[in-house]
Amino acid sequence: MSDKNTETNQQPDSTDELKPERPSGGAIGSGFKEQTLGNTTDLALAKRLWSFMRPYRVTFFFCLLLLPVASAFGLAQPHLLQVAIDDYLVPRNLDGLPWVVAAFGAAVFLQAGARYLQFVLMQKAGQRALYDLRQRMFSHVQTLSVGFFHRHPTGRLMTRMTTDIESLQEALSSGMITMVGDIITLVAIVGILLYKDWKLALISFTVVPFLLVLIAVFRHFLRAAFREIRVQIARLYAHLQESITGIEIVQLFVREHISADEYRAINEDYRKANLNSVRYDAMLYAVVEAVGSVTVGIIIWYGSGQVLENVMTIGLLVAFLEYMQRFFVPIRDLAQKYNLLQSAMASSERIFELLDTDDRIPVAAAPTPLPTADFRLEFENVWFSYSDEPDDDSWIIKDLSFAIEPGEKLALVGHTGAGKTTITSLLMRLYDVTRGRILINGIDIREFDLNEYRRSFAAVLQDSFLFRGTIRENLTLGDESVSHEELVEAARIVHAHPMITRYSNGYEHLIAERGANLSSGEKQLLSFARALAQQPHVLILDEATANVDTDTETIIQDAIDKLMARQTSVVIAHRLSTIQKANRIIVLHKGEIIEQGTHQELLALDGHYRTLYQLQYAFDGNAAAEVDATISA
Ligand SMILES: Nc1ncnc2c1ncn2[C@@H]1O[C@H](COP(=O)(O)OP(=O)(O)OP(=O)(O)O)[C@@H](O)[C@H]1O
Repeated sequence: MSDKNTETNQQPDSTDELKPERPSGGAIGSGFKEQTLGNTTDLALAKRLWSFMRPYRVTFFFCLLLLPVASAFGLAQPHLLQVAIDDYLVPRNLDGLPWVVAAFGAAVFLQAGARYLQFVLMQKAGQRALYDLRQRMFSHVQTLSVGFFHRHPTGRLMTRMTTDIESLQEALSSGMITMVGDIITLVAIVGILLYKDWKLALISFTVVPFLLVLIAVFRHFLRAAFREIRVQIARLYAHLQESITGIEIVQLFVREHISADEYRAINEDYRKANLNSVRYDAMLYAVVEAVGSVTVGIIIWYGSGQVLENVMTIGLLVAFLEYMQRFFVPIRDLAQKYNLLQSAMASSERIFELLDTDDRIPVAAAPTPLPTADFRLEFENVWFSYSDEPDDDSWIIKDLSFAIEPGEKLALVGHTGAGKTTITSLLMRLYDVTRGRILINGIDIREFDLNEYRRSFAAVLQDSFLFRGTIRENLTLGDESVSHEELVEAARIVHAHPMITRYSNGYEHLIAERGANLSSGEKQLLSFARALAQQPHVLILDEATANVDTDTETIIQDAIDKLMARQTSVVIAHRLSTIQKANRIIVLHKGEIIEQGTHQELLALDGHYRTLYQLQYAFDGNAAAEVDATISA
C-alpha cells in the first residue's frame, strides 16, 4: 500500500481548527494554537473532568474534608504563640508553658500529617482518574478510521495523548485541590485577624488591593509565557518525531546538520519561553515577598505604638506578624496555580475534542451474520473519493462494477495512482464507499459486524509491518486460539519455518520495532505466514517489489502461489508469475476498468495491458519474447 501521509497531511483541512502553525524551523505539524476558554466552557469542562473523578469521589471528598483540618492546625500555631507570650512569658509564669509548647508541637505534627494524607490520597485518586482517561483515549483513537490518521499528523496526536495529559496531571497534583485549601486558609486568616484586632487588621490589609492588581498583571504575562512553552513543546515533539521516523532519509541525504540546525532553533525558542516564564514567576515571588515585608513593617510600626500604649499585648503583635506571613504564601501560590489550572483547562479541551471525534466507520446496529464460506464479492456501481465533499476531480474510483467468484484469483494492474490500493482498502472497509455498494453473496458489507467482517480478510501489504515482540506474537497478533502446530504449519507452507528456526530461540526470537533486524525478504515471508495463520476467507496481497536475491525470489514466488491457492485472492500484482496465474486480470486506469480477462486474452487484445505489461515487466528477461510469441500466435 502506498504511503499517502505526506501528501494528505499538507492538504488544507478546514474541519481541523487545531491547524499546526508552521514554525520558523521548518518542521511540519509543530505547535498548537492555544485557545481562550470562556467561563461557561470552563464549567462544562470541569463537569466532564469530574466524570472521570466520580468513581473516586469518596477519596476526593475525604481529601476536601482534610483541608480545613490542616488549615485549622496551621492557624492554631500563631495563636498558641500569642498565649505563650502573653500568658506565660510576659508575666514570667512558666508553670503551664510546657503544655502550650506540647500543644504547639501537636499542631505542627497534626498539620503535617493531615497534609501528607491529603496529598497522598488525592494523588491516588487523581492518578486513577488519569489512568482511566489515558485508557479511554487510547481505546477511542484505535477505533478511528484510517482516514482520520491520514488527515492528522502523528506528532499532533501524540502531543495530545502525552503532554496534554501531563498538564492535567500537573494541575491535579500541585494545583486544584490545594487551591481550595489556600482559599480556606486566606478566609480563615482574615476572619481571625478581624476578630483579634479589627483596626490593625484593616491597616494590614491596605496593601492587599495593590497586591491583587499586581498579581492580575503578572497572571496575564505568566499565562502568555506558559502558552508559548506549550507551543514550543509541541514543535519540539513534532520535529523529534519527524526526524526519528525519517532518520534513514536524513542520513542518506546527509541532512543531519540541517535537521540539527532546525532543532537548535526550536530548542532555543523553547529555552527562551521557559526562561520567560521563570522570569515572571521570580518577579511575582519577589513582589509578593516585598509587599509582605512592607506589611510586616506597617504592623510593627503601628503595633509597637499600640503595645507601648498598652492597648495591645506583645503576644498579639507576634501572632499578627505570624498570621500575615501565612497570608502571603497562599496568595502567591494562588496566582501560580491559577495558571496551571488555565493550562489544564486548555489541555482538557483538546483531550475532549479528540474523545468527541467520531470519525469512524459506522457499525451495523443489528448485524447480519456473515456467510461462513464461499464468499462472492461484488462491487456494484462503486464511486469513491477521499474527500468528504467530492467534486468532479476528486473521484478516485468511478462507477466500478465487478465480481470476484469464490476461490477466484483476481489480479489488479494499472499505472501508479490508478486506484488499486484504494480498491483493496474499500474491500477491507478501511473506508466506506461514497456511492454504490460492495456486496458479499448479495448482502451489503455495511450490514455485517465490522470486526467479524474484517477478520475474514488477511492482508499482506507492501510494507510488511512487524511489531516489536517475538516472532510468535507477530504471527498470531495476540490471537491465542492459534496453536503452535498451526503456526508452524503456516510458516512451513510459505517457507518461513527454516528462516525462523535458524534463530536459537526460534519462534520466541525478538523482532525489533518495525522489523528493523530482519531483511526485506524475511519480513515478507513472516507476513505471508501471518496472513496464512489468520485463516482468512479472502487474501489481499499487495506484492512488494523489493529487490531480493534470486533464491529468495524463488522462495517468495512459491510462497505467494501457495498463499493464493488456498482462498479467494485479490492481488495488486507486480510479478509476472502472479499475473500469469491469476484467473482474471482487471486493468485499471484512473479508477475505471479499461480491460479485463486472462493474461493471454489481454495480451491478444493488444491494448493498454500489453503496453503496461511491456513497460512494467520489461525487467523480466522472457517478457518481451513472450508478448511477441502470444501476439503472433
Ligand atoms: N488517504 C488518501 N487521501 C487522499 N488521496 C489519496 C489517499 N490515498 C490515495 N489517494 C489518491 O488516490 C489515488 C489512487 O491511489 P492508490 O493508492 O489507490 O493507487 P494505486 O493504484 O494503488 O497506486 P500505486 O501502484 O502507486 O500504489 C492517488 O491519486 C492518490 O493520490
